[in-house]
Amino acid sequence: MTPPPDSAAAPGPENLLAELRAEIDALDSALHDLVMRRAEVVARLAASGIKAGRQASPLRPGREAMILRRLLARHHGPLPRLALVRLWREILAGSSAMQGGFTIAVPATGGELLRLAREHFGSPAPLRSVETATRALSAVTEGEAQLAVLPLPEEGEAPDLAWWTRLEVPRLQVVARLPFYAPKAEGVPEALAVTQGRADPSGADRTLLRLEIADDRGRAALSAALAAAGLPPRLLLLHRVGGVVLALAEVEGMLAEDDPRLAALPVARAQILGAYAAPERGE
Ligand SMILES: O=C(O)C(=O)C[C@]1(C(=O)O)C=C[C@@H](O)C=C1
Repeated sequence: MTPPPDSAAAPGPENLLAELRAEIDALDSALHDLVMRRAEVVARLAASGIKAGRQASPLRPGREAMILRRLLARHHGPLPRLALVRLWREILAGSSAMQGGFTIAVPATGGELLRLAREHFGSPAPLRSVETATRALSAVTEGEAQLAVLPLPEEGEAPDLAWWTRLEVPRLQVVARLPFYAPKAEGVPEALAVTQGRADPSGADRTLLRLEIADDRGRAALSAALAAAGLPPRLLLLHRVGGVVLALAEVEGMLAEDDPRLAALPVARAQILGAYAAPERGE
């Protein structure tokens, strides 16, 4: 007696597993082909010499942010967005390594910094652990490292930890805020990356300003003055040491040195410490 067509078509659990795995294998091959093709295009870009001599490293954080934002915007389905970002971070790290790569100096003082650097810049990037943030910055100045990953400044930090107060701009500049993507908005450990040269624009950027305050009227007054000049701060830290008052402000956009809003600020001096792609937060 011939079985009914339905039961003949229904695969047993073993068959189903084999079938799904065969489908996964075929997709892995297709993905791998595309990843290899992508690397060939990056190799052509590198061989063209078009980027030579423009920056200390092949890293273009603004371009990377644009790539990730575009993919996050079209992403759907069950794969977590974090997994998508991690995949591409490794691809981008591989592309940078193909172009000579870069060494990253990370101070041993911040426990999360090594992890943040590894997750953002991927497995191929050599990480060099150094004693302090100051040492990490001098490693970049002296060309021993092309990038320093440093703690995001905090209100009330000790003067020796406040590396941003001593950052030698415009030679060194902040070019990235890590992590670029995090599924939650609150309680995410963060870091800043510093290099020689400036970041390329990503289309949605923020600028870090160091302000020397001659007339210290407190944080609320400074925040209001920034807002009145058209630069409402997203982050504002005050650092008072030995009669000198410095402020660190993060504002929207990628500002140029001659931005008239900087000249309008009631401060003794306003300096750009760098700019970076606005990080993406939330599922
Ligand atoms: O667009 C570039 O400049 C590249 O080098 C390519 C690429 C990429 O793989 O897409 C690699 C590294 C850069 O940080 C940005 C992008």
